[in-house]
Amino acid sequence: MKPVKVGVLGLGTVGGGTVNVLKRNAEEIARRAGREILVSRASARNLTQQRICDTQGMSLTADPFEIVNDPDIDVVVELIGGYDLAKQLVLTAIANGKHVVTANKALIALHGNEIFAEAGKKGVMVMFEAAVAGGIPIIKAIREGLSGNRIKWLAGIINGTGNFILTEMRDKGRDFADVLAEAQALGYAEADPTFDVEGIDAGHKLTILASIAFGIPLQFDKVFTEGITQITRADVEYAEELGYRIKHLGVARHTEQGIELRVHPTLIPKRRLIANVDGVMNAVLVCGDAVGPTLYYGAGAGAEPTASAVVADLVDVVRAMTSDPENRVPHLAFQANAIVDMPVLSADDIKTAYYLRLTAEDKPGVLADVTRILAAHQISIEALIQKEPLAGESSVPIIMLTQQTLEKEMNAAIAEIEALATVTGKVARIRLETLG
Ligand SMILES: NC(=O)C1=CN([C@@H]2O[C@H](COP(=O)(O)OP(=O)(O)OC[C@H]3O[C@@H](n4cnc5c(N)ncnc54)[C@H](O)[C@@H]3O)[C@@H](O)[C@H]2O)C=CC1
Ligand SMILES: N[C@@H](CC=O)C(=O)O
Ligand code: NA
Repeated sequence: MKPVKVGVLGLGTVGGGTVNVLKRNAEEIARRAGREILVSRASARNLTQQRICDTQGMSLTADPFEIVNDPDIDVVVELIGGYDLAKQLVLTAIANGKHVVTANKALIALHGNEIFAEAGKKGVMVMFEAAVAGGIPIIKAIREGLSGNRIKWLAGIINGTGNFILTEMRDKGRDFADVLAEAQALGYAEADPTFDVEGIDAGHKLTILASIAFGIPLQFDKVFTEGITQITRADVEYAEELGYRIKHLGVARHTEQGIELRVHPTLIPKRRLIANVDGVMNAVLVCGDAVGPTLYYGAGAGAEPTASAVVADLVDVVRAMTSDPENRVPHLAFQANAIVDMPVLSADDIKTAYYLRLTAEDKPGVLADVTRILAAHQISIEALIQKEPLAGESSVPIIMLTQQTLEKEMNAAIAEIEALATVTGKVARIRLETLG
């Protein structure tokens, strides 16, 4: 049988890794797919640049449209990143009847509804396993492995760069900027690393996970997003003292009131497996009504772990390309005509427990004022630590864990606490999940 001809757009970290894995494992991959998978063309912005892969045997072009319009190409692999150009290229490939594999979560989270609709009309597949949690086959697990369940909730460490930064800061006391620079050099970070550290990348991935878990449209604009830039060393240490780790988590939960979609730093009990997922590793907990909690772990970024997912998608495409499009696994796990637009809760209506840290004057009555405000907002305190004042200072750090409360009650209470004359500066707040 003739080889399947693949055109790769972008030969950076993931593009280079994909070419390397396809070449190195060509025989094994062909045994699985039933046909040889050949990268016959690739596009790169700079044709003479040194890269991590060997481009022998491929025809290179600086114009990616040549590839998506080439009748000889069966599958387009989009690894350029970004929204606009990537969207044009993917839609053109689809219009030309080509299947698409992409690692681009920004593209899928923002334009996936339109892309899948177009793909449906043309009967082609758009695969995106590499877009969430890198090498972990989490899309496949939820879309196929858990298809007998009603998914109740999922929670994941879904940004490798962010987890790498938090781990290095905690274990080695390294500076934020220094670790971020290393993550960029290792090829983990997005082209714009604010996507990693401000939670935008995790928000894109959560959008995709929630859609395939609950059968809702992709709606990135509804995700509550907070990054890791405000986490201090002191918070990491106090959390440890209380038996918790701080992880950047994406959480999607199906509640009676609506769907929760949120990405933020989170205290997790140290005894949970997911609290011990360090470095560039990712992990996703998915709880189904039949199966209960399940956990998926693996490298969330990097050339070959991500290539592993891209190549697995290519194998799936090759296996299914001659099948009836109606009988393929639906893009968003639910049949396209069965996607239901359920309400997504606003940040104000989300209920979580909290870690609070404030700095107050070391005087009688201050703590009573703080606890009175919390009680007035029906917020119960679960644990409280008052530290000794630092040498030469009259104020003390107070750390509290609260029981679950509505975000709007917590916002109001924090505003009142910050207005107390005896409290200095802002109250630091980090959400807490027991994930039990
Ligand atoms: N790096 C990682 O660990 C992971 C990345 N991803 C996603 O994979 C995609 C690619 O990311 P990386 O490989 O890390 O980025 P990268 O920056 O290493 O590679 C992108 C490549 O595309 C090329 N490119 C840009 N514009 C082009 C154009 N007009 N024509 C041809 N080539 C062009 C760039 O020159 C660059 O070589 C992104 O969507 C990213 O979010 C997904 C999972 C993990
Ligand atoms: N920048 C991303 C890359 C993988 O999706 C990350 O760090 O997780
Ligand atoms: Na994946």
